[in-house]
Amino acid sequence: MQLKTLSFSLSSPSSSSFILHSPPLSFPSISCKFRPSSFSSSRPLCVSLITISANSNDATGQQEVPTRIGFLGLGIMGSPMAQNLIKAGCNVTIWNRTKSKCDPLINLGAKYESSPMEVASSCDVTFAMLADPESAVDVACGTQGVIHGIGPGKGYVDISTVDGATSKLIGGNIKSTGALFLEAPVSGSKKPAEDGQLIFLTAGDRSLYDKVVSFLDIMGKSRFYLGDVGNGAAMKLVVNMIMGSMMATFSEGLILSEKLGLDPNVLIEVVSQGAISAPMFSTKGPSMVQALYPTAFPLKHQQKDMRLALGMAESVAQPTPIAAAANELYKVAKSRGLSDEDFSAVIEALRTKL
Ligand SMILES: NC(=O)C1=CN([C@@H]2O[C@H](COP(=O)(O)OP(=O)(O)OC[C@H]3O[C@@H](n4cnc5c(N)ncnc54)[C@H](OP(=O)(O)O)[C@@H]3O)[C@@H](O)[C@H]2O)C=CC1
Ligand SMILES: O=CCCC(=O)O
Repeated sequence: MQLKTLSFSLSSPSSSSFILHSPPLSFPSISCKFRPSSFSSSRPLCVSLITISANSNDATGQQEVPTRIGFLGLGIMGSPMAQNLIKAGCNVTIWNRTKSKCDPLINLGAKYESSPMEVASSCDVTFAMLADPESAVDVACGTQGVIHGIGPGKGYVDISTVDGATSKLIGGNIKSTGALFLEAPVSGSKKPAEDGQLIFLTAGDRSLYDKVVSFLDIMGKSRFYLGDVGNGAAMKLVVNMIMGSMMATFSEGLILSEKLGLDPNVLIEVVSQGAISAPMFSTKGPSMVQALYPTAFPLKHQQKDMRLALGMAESVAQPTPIAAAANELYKVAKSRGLSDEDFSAVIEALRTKL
C-alpha cells in the first residue's frame, strides 16, 4: 500500500472538465474525509486528497473530474448539501419542485434551471436528493426527467433513500442513455448535512464513484463503495430499520419511566453512561421529554424506510418482528398527523390517558 497526496483546483468553473492524475481504480472501498482548507466561495478552492493506492505506478491513470454539478431536490437534506458544494467553490446548477427553496442558493451563486432535464443537460454530474421512490423515479424518468437531458460522458448520483428495485429501475433508465449511475444514500441527518459530515453508502458504476469522490468528501465524512446497484440502498434500509426500532423502544422506555414516577431525564442520563448509549438518545431524548419534535428527519420518511426495509426482508424470507411492530407504531403516529414532525414524535403514538 502506498499513501499518495493529490491536489487540484476547482477555480475554473467555465471549463467543462479538467484532469486529475489519479491512482489505478483499485483502492479500498472505505475512505475517510479530508476537508478542504477553506470554504470561502470568493476565492479558488484547493482540495487536497489523500488516496490509498495498491499500486505505486499511477502514471497510467488519468481521472476526469467533472466541474459542472447539478443538484435536484432541496429539502431538509438537499439544501445544506448543495450549499456546501457552492460554498466550496463548485459550479452548481439547481432545481427543486418548489422553486422558492432555490432562492437562498441562487443568492449564494447557484445557477437555476427549470427542469431536471435541463439541469442534467447542462451538467457533467447531477446529484438528486428526493423524498421517496415515487419522486425519485419521477424526477429521473418522468416527462421532464433527467433521462431526457443526460447522455454519454455524464453521470447521475441518486442520494435519495429508496429500495433496491427502484434504484435499479432508475439506474437502468439512466444507463440506457449512455450515462453512468451511482446510488449514494446517506447516513446522518440535518446537522451532519450542514456540517459536511454525512456517511455515503454508494454502489453502481465504479468509474463514476471515482469521478465524484471529491464532491462526496465536501458533503460527507466517509464513504463506502458497496458494489452492484441495490447494495447501497439495502445497507441504508438496514441501518434505518435498526434506527427506527431503537427509537420506538426508547420511546417506550421514556413513557414507562414517566408512568412509574421516574424522572425520564435521569433515565436518559443513565442510558448515556451505559452499554446502550447512543448519540440519538442523548440528542433527541431531552426534547422528547418536553414533547418537542423539531424536524431533522421527518417521521413520514422513517415510516417509509421501515416499510421498504420490511419489504426487503420479505423478499428474502427473513423474519423481522421487532421492526414490524415498530412500523405499526410509526403508522399510528402518521395517522395522528405527525408525518412532518421529527421521527422522535413516534413517542406520541404511545401516550394513553389513564
Ligand atoms: N432528513 C434526514 O435526516 C435524512 C433524510 N434522508 C432521506 O433523504 C431524502 C430527502 O429527505 P429530506 O431532505 O429530509 O426530505 P424533505 O421532505 O425535506 O425533502 C424532500 C425533497 O423531495 C422533493 N419532492 C418530493 N416529492 C416530489 C415529487 N413528486 N417530485 C419532485 N420532487 C419531489 C421535495 O420537493 P418540494 O420542496 O417541492 O417539496 C424536496 O426537495 C429522503 O429519501 C429521506 O429518507 C436520508 C438521510 C437523512
Ligand atoms: O435517513 C435518515 C437517517 C438519519 C440519521 O442517520 O441520523
